[in-house]
Amino acid sequence: MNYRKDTDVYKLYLVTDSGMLPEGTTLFSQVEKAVKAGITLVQIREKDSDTKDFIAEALEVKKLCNEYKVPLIINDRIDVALAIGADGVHVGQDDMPIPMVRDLVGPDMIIGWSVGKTSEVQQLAEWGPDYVDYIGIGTLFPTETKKNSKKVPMGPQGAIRILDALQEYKADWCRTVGIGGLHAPNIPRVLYQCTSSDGKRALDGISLVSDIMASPTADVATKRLLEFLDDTTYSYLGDLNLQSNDEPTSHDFHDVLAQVAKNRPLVQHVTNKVHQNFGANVTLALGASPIMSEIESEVGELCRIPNAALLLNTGSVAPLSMLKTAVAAYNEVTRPIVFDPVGYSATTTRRDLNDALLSYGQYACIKGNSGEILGLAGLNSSSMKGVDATSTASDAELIQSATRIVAYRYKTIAVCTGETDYICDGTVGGRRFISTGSGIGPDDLDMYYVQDGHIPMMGDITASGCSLGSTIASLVGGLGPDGSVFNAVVAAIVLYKSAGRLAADGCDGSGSFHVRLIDNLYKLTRVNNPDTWSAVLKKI
Ligand SMILES: Cc1nc(C(=O)O)sc1CCOP(=O)(O)O
Ligand SMILES: C=C1C=NC(C(F)(F)F)=NC1=N
Ligand SMILES: [Mg+2]
Repeated sequence: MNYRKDTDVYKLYLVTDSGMLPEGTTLFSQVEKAVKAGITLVQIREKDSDTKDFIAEALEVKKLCNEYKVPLIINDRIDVALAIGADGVHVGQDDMPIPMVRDLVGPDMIIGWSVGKTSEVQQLAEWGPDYVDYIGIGTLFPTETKKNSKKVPMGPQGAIRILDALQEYKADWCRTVGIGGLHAPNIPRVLYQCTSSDGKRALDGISLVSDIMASPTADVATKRLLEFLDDTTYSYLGDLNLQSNDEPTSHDFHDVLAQVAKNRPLVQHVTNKVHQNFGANVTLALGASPIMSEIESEVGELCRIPNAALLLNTGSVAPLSMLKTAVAAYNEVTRPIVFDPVGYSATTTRRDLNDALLSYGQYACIKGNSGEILGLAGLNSSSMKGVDATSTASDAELIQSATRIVAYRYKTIAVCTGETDYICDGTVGGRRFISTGSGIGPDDLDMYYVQDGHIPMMGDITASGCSLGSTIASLVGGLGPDGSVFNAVVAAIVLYKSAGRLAADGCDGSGSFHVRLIDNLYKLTRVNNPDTWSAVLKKI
């Protein structure tokens, strides 16, 4: 049977490991359960077996796979693959070079390659379609399974870079699976975020070891994973509406505020010390209920309070483990998280912290200033190479494309704040994909801006940007079922800028501006007549 041209075998790819078998199971019994439950591809990966045992085991599994018409791949051991008539081989970067492998195994066997760098994609593209048939993109997350792996987890963003490279080098014959630390909590997010920037390619499947091999119920684990793969939406915000079609109106803003007043959302702030007091007062002025808590053990209770929302501002000094726990908790109960990557590219420490959090969670909104958004999009001067740094694009155009890129790559509502605030919705309605993407790229996304003249005083007070985060979290958190997340984010920005304008006109200095900003948020919220708001919303 020649599976080489089969492209739908990569959906759920089991890689075996006999070092983690639960009591009373064998490698064969685990594989048998998984194959019967619908696994689409099997790889025997035995780093420590003697050849004789390896061959005996592989022959037994081959017989099973033949019966269920599931292709069998052998990891690394070309000789064993040939000896047992396997359907393919998988080799890593440090194993036999690909051209040699193809010469040995002939034209009918599948060849898989472990890939973690775009230079490796360039290489496979140069070899052309007769060599590498699929790649394992990894390691996505930390894994205990691959011993002493020197690989730094690349996260969904790393996988996007590999998918983009496949498109760039036109390796359209090459299939892809993600691998490394894949489990129920992160698989939907990986399938949701990992699409190429031209929208034409997504992962063809996922590959895992411990989720099945270490499971006492390998059939149940397999069936659950298949359900995940067959679902087409990632409902990380429960019953909230992720479709942003029409341009939000003042009627929509009125509706958002009415829901805040009715639902009085709890907004948990994990934020920097300077922002805590002001953020709490802004949240109260909006009719929402703030809690400033960084206690890891209570986040599980807080996120379950009705209409809870999390504002994660990484200026906070809370330990990374607490931040990860908070993100996982709010994602688990599908409650919104607003992420403010403070000082994203200012220091390596901050960049690593922000990148880690961004790869561990799904965010309703990512809000930053232009430096942070440009950094996130990889468009800031430090990451721009050579001639690009003096690109002719105006600052506004650069900021808009950065906002689009952040919205697209993180599948979030990206907000870039400044004198003009830019908003771009990259959620594609929560739809997630296998093999082909949404067909939408960053440039196809809607982009809006909000303006209300020059308010220099905004920059003269602490935590004005951070407190826009409090405002967004309050309005999104207050939404009732089917509430529009996009409308709530836009409402927050128009409201906040309008209050800033009123606060600036007539203040005596930054002190009274501070107080007047809260006063005007308080008044505009309670009057709730957005037709009077001065800030202008425009679709670009
Ligand atoms: C076999 C393998 N290859 C990886 C790579 O990054 O190339 S990670 C990995 C182990 C994946 O095991 P688990 O699903 O238990 O995390
Ligand atoms: C190291 C590996 C990386 N990826 C894969 C696969 F997922 F199958 F592509 N298998 C491996 N053995
Ligand atoms: Mg900020």
